[in-house]
Amino acid sequence: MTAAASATATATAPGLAAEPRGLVATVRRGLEITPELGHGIAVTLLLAVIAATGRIVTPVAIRYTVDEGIAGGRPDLALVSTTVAAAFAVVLAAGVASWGMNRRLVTASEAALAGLRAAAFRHVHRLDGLSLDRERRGSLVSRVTSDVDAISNFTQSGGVTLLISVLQLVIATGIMCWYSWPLTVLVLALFLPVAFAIRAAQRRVAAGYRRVRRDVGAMLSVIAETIVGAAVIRSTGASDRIQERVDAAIDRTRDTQVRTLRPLAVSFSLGELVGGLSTALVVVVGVLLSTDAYRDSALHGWFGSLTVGELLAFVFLITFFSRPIQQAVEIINEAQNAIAGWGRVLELLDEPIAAPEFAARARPAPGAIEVRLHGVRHRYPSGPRVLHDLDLRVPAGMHVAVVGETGSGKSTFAKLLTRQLAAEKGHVLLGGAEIGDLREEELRRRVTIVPQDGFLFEGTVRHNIALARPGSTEAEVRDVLDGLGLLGWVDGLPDGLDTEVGQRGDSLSAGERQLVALARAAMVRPDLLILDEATSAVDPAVDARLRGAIDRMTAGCTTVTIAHRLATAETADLVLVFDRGRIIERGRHADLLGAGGVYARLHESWRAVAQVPGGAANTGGPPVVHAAPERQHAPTERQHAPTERQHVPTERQEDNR
Ligand SMILES: Nc1ncnc2c1ncn2[C@@H]1O[C@H](COP(=O)(O)OP(=O)(O)OP(=O)(O)O)[C@@H](O)[C@H]1O
Repeated sequence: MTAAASATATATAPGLAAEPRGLVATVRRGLEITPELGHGIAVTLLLAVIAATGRIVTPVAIRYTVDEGIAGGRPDLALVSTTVAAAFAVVLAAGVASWGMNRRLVTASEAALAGLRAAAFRHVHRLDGLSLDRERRGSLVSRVTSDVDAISNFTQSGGVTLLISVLQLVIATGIMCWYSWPLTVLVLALFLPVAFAIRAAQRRVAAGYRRVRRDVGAMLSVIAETIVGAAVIRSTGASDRIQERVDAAIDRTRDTQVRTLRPLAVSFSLGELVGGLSTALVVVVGVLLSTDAYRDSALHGWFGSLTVGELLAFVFLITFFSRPIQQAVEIINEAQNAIAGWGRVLELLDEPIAAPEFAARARPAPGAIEVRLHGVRHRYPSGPRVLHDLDLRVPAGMHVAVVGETGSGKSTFAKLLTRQLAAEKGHVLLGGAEIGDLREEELRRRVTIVPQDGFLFEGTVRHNIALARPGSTEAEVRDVLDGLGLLGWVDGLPDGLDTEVGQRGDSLSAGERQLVALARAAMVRPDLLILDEATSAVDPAVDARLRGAIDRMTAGCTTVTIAHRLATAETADLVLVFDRGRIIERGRHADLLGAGGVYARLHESWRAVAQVPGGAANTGGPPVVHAAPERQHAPTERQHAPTERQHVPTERQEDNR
């Protein structure tokens, strides 16, 4: 199972806003998601043992040289040189083992983290719209980038140091016990309280590091937003205010880092202090244990004695205790950073996706898709209900225009139809199948949304259009453009299909971007097309092309257009008028107009603005559906309990009821 799939299968775990896991749970879940980290771990650990043992050979060799080769007044040069040569060989072997271990760790951790990063990225693209909205984009970027980097830093440096240090501690303790258990107890008695103190500090640091990772995410978010919105910031003269926001985010991150690291600052000096103190005590007690008076006493039988070589070795071995404590700042720092980063990536991976892979494999019949809604309600977590008990049937192939004031729920309705959101209650059926039961591929292949401002990626026009159908040829792209009547327009661009669109399509006009976005959607040949009309006016020539392209594209598929221009509603088979989350009117344009209700007033208002000389009429009219005065004219009872107006039912309309 891939990392993403395994994450999906356990999509019941806490979401992005959930309580963070503890250390053990994070590591356990992390290893589940990135099993590559554990691959070949036995060999890596063996190499670590060799590397750790190799470093400990020096004090052992010192003891042997002193006690066996030098003590007694007559140095045994052969023994000394053999011991030194053997120690050198072991140290060399340890060096090679250490190199091998590092190599394996780097390879395994990079493979694991690349997989984790890719899985996190894939998962972000499968989250429902709500999770994406809740989590700020920069924060998501930080989860995929800097949080994973934090894990990588630890697994490749701090983790190795920690592994070797722990092994050396264990081996050193064993050797020290062998030489003199009372001295070992003395050393442990001095170091254990420090270890506990550091453990307590580590707990506080763990909590602090979660805040650090969160603040780093927020900081990246602000920075990303200000870079993307640089032009708006400059044009509105908001540079200073925005700079203050960025500065505040940077300062907050710095303060959290400082607060987090403060408890660890003592650990270095504590390591020095306890290391020095225990060396002094070991020397004093060791010398006492070597005196003749002690050897003659009854205590000797209990505590044993110590040779000069053993005492010297002891002093060296103590460094294996003090060094990790001195390094604790760095290691704990990296470890906590990594654990906090890991936790955040896991939270992301455990966030339920819009529709799990294991959903039923429903498949609407081929061709245009019928849309049905039964008792659909929706509420965003942060606010009141925005859609109320929507019931609707749009027969396959029908063209529907959705109109209504700003905030009336049109986009939310569109998001429910494309599964960017899941309805709080009720059923959304596409071709008779619950939308939640459709496989992701099926949904994306058959249902397409063209948003108001079609996002373009840096690259050529061809690249942006072909994106919707991987592996498509130039001929296919040209075919689709031809079908939309846009071939002439594309060929008229400076480099035709190879024209660069710039970052986010900035090198094209808003209208041209829409044309490319439309062609991209047409590549999918959708059976249900959701169009969010642009509110911004485009020049008449582009507008005419857009309309022509839309007309051709919508032939043969069910189309739901969020109509910001009522010209679209005029030609639709069915107009749905939204008001505060309810469909208050539905019918054909002419019938609604004749009924003299909300739609009629919207239309009147539109016509009035459209007739202003030089107004937006030339582009199909202004986005009157947002005109505030409409509300002022609305009947009072509608303000409290909007009810749907029935209009002369047409054949198709009957169908919709
Ligand atoms: N992510 C969200 N979280 C909380 N509330 C939201 C969210 N998105 C939309 N809303 C609220 O839901 C209501 C309906 O919004 P929606 O975007 O569907 O309206 P709309 O009719 O499409 O508006 P517009 O024409 O301006 O695009 C509004 O009150 C809006 O504030």
